[in-house]
Amino acid sequence: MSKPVTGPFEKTPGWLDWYTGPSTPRFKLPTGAVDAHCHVFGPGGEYPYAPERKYTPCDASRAQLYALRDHLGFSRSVVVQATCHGADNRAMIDALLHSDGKARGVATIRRGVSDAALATMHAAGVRGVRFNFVRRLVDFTPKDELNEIAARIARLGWHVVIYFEAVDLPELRDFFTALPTTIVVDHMGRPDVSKPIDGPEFELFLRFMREHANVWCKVSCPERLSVSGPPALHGEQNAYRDVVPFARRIVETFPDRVLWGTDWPHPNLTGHMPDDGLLVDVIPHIAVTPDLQQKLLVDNPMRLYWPEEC
Ligand SMILES: O=C(O)c1cc(C(=O)O)oc(=O)c1
Repeated sequence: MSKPVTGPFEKTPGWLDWYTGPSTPRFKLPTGAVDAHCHVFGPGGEYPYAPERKYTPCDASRAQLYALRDHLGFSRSVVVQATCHGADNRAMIDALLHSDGKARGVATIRRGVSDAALATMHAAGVRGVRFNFVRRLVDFTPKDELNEIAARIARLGWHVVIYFEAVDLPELRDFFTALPTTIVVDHMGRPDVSKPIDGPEFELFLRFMREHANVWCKVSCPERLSVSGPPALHGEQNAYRDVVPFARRIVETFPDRVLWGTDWPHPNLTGHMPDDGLLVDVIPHIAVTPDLQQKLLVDNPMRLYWPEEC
C-alpha cells in the first residue's frame, strides 16, 4: 500500500496515521467476505474536510482502501461517511462509484436534502444513513430532524446506523426503538469492557437487541474499546482479549444480526494504530465456528447491503 499523505489541511495534533504494510492475516476469510465498516478521508485536496469537523485526519483514499481490501482478502466494502466530512458525501460516493459495484455506502444527510439527491445516492449504492450521538465527534442533530430523515429514507428501503456511548443508551433507547427501519449499532454500542460482562450496562444492550428484532450490531473496533490489550501489533495472535468475550457474546446470541468491519483508517485512535492483518486475526476468537464466520462476514452483510444477490 502507498503511504499516508496529508493534503492542504493540517492534521489534528497527535493524529495517528493508518498502518502501512499490514501483515497477511493468518485467518482466511470466507469467500465473499464484506468489510462492513470502513471510511475514506478526502483526499482533502479533492474533497475538503467539513468546516464543522471535530478532527482533521491524514488522507485515506479510495485506492488505498481498496488496496487494503484486496490485501486482507475481503471481496466488498461498506463505506461509512466519516464525521470529518460532515454531510458532504462526495468522497464516500466517489468511492462507491469506483468500486465496480463492490461497495455500498452509509451517508450523513440533513433535513434539506432533496429527493433527487437521495435518488442519486441510492443509484450510487447508498443504503443507510448514520445518526451520531458521540459528543466528541458531532454537534447533535435535533431528534425531530432525525425522525424526519428516518421517515424519508425508510421509503427507499435504507437503514439507520447509530453511534453512541453505552452510558447514553438508557436515555436514547426510546428514540431508537421508535425508528421505522432496520437499526445497525456501530462498534457494539461502545461497552466499557472493564465492567463485568454480566453487569447491568452490557445486559441493557443485550436486552435492547433481544427485545427489538430490527436491531443489528457491528462487532467491530476492539482496538478502540480495549482497556488492557494487547494490541494487534508485532504478530500478536490474541489481541484485545478483554474485548473478545463481549463481541463473542453478541455473535453467539444474535448470529443473524451481526456485522464486522475494519474501521480503517481508524480515526482518533491515540494509543496505537493496529496492523489490520492482525485485526482480522481477532475474528476467529469472536466467531468461533465456520458457520458463525459465514454469517458474520458474508450472509448478514449481503442480506443488508446486496439483498438483490441473495
Ligand atoms: O470513535 C471514533 O472516533 C469514530 C469516528 C468516526 C467518524 O469520524 O466518522 O467513525 C467511527 O466509526 C469511529
